[in-house]
Amino acid sequence: MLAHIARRIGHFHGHQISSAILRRMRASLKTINPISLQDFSQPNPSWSPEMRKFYDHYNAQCDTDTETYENKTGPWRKLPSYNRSIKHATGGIYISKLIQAKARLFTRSVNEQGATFEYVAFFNKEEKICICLFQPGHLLEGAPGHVHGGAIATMIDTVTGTLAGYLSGPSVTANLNINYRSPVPLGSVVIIHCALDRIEGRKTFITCKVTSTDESKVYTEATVLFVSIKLGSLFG
Ligand SMILES: CCCCCCCCCC(=O)SCCNC(=O)CCNC(=O)[C@H](O)C(C)(C)COP(=O)(O)OP(=O)(O)OC[C@H]1O[C@@H](n2cnc3c(N)ncnc32)[C@H](O)[C@@H]1OP(=O)(O)O
Repeated sequence: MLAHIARRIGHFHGHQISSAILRRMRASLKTINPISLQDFSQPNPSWSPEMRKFYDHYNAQCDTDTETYENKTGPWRKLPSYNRSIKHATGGIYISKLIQAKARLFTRSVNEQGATFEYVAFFNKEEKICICLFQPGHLLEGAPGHVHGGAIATMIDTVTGTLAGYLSGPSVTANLNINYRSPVPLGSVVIIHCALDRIEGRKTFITCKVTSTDESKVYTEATVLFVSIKLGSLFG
């Protein structure tokens, strides 16, 4: 596991990062805390049978075994989900002592399993697409019994942002345009489908659709623009 992390140092989703940030990350290797490597997108008891069924479906088509890290053949890669966004840049290494120690990724800020954002994302590099299985919990209520539009926007931003990161390196959301077509019931399982539309210089345009698991119902559609940045610019 640690060898896997060490290989990733120096890159953000495969993109080179600046030497100053790199120095701080390498220094942080000395403070690796295995507990901080927890991947929050692993199955847990709050997942419904439907969530688990679709997880197993995509996991079986992954290029790497998520438990042993052995190579398999398959078009998908299961993406880990940490509770600090900076950990994605380091492959999970603990550097939160250096940057805003109490900060938590919004979607992973509630510890109670099943209460808020239960999700797992898979990336298909060849097709430049990402899908996410999302089971919204009871603390995400907007309209009675249904998911708050802001929570849906959060997940769209998160998954499209993850895809943009893998395709274009460190990026921030510049424009997020959403059409809510049908309310999403709390506790249901939906699939968030994201695809690259085009890349123009620093701009990465992603399209997104939220559907039922059988894809017969479209809940939400979105287009999102990400603009590439130098990772160091976020640290002043
Ligand atoms: C990995 C773990 C999972 C986490 C994923 C989470 C993803 C979440 C991502 C976020 O939520 S980020 C937080 C929300 N976003 C921000 O806070 C961004 C705030 N805005 C900025 O920082 C700047 O405005 C920005 C970097 C987007 C652009 O500023 P710049 O000065 O670097 O660039 P510039 O203004 O020159 O724009 C570059 C290009 O983008 C275009 N552009 C910028 N903003 C735009 C906009 N809003 N709409 C359309 N086009 C836009 C701009 O026209 C230009 O196009 P051209 O290259 O063709 O000339």
